[in-house]
Amino acid sequence: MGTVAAYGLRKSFGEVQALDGVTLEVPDGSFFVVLGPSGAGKTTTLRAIAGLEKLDAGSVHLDGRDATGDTPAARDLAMVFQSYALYPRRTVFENIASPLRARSASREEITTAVEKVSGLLHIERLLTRKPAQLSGGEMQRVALARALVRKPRAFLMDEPLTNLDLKLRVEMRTELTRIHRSLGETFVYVTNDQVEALSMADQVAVLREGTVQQVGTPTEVYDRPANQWVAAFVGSPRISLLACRAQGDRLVGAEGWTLPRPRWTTAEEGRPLLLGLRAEDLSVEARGDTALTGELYGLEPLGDRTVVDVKVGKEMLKVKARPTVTGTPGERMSVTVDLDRVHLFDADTGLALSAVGR
Ligand SMILES: Nc1ncnc2c1ncn2[C@@H]1O[C@H](COP(=O)(O)OP(=O)(O)OP(=O)(O)O)[C@@H](O)[C@H]1O
Repeated sequence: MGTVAAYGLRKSFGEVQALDGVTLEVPDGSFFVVLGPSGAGKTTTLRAIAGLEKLDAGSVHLDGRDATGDTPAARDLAMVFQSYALYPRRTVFENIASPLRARSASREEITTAVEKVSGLLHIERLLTRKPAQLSGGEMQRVALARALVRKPRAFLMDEPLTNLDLKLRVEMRTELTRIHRSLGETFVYVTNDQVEALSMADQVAVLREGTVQQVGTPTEVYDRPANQWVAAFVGSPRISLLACRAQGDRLVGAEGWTLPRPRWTTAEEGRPLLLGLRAEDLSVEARGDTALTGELYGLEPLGDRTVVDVKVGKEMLKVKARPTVTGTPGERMSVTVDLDRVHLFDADTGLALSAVGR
């Protein structure tokens, strides 16, 4: 078993309210990602679960049992940090074996376990080397192997891929997903990188200023963000948000545009709203009456696609377009909106409008 739950975690450091009532329930065997910007309270949450942080309020339950008063060791959780913290004078084998040696495992037990985990991480050929003879990616694998070698209740990982270069990070994302699948253990993984979160997680908890904004599958968080902040934080390029109001069967923009009102909209007439449009749900090819007109502001070629910035009045739309798109800044441009994919938020509360039957 490896369920991890935190209820109403509160922690302040002087003036800073790092955690303001964080509740998370991590199912056994899941890859659970805590995603949030710098300072959101991710590390503090993880440290609180591990028993390394004294809480002002709240409780931590492991396998359904209240473990709030337990020492870190008694919680039986393995932590993996962004710094590798390997023993420089020991070989890779000895580094990986260290948690087992600390528990006085037999030599045979140690050899079997180290061989198994190094096979899983493809580092068999590194076992006799010292950390100084390893690349950053190899060191990360060794640190991971050291955490995986014993069978803790769950793994807590704090941005373990941050120090790797982009290519290695992408590789390790795939590796971690594979390792998780083959082990079937519980991973609680902290990151500020939404691509990591969306690509690896079974469940994502989005954290902001010590509060959980939304918990859901990557698809839920991306396609049905609970509020305007989550919509803007998750997704690249950033979602475009346009001020508007519902009027009869139309949405009327503050910048003078109008669009058919999506059928599912529950907003009361005239209430200030924000229309959320993701770049991939917009197109620079004009079709029908679902278009917004603006002027081309700039093109951002990204190789496989180009992001087109279109200014509608004072507001900016970001549109994902084919790499062959061309245009001169200042020229008029029509942007087609996929009305089935738009998001609407209450402009005052920031909350997503309920989308019954969507
Ligand atoms: N030991 C500490 N003393 C004082 N303030 C702290 C301490 N630890 C964390 N904080 C503050 O608490 C808030 C949350 O910090 P935390 O490290 O949990 O955020 P984070 O989401 O992990 O950020 P990052 O992605 O930058 O690591 C921040 O404002 C941070 O400055």
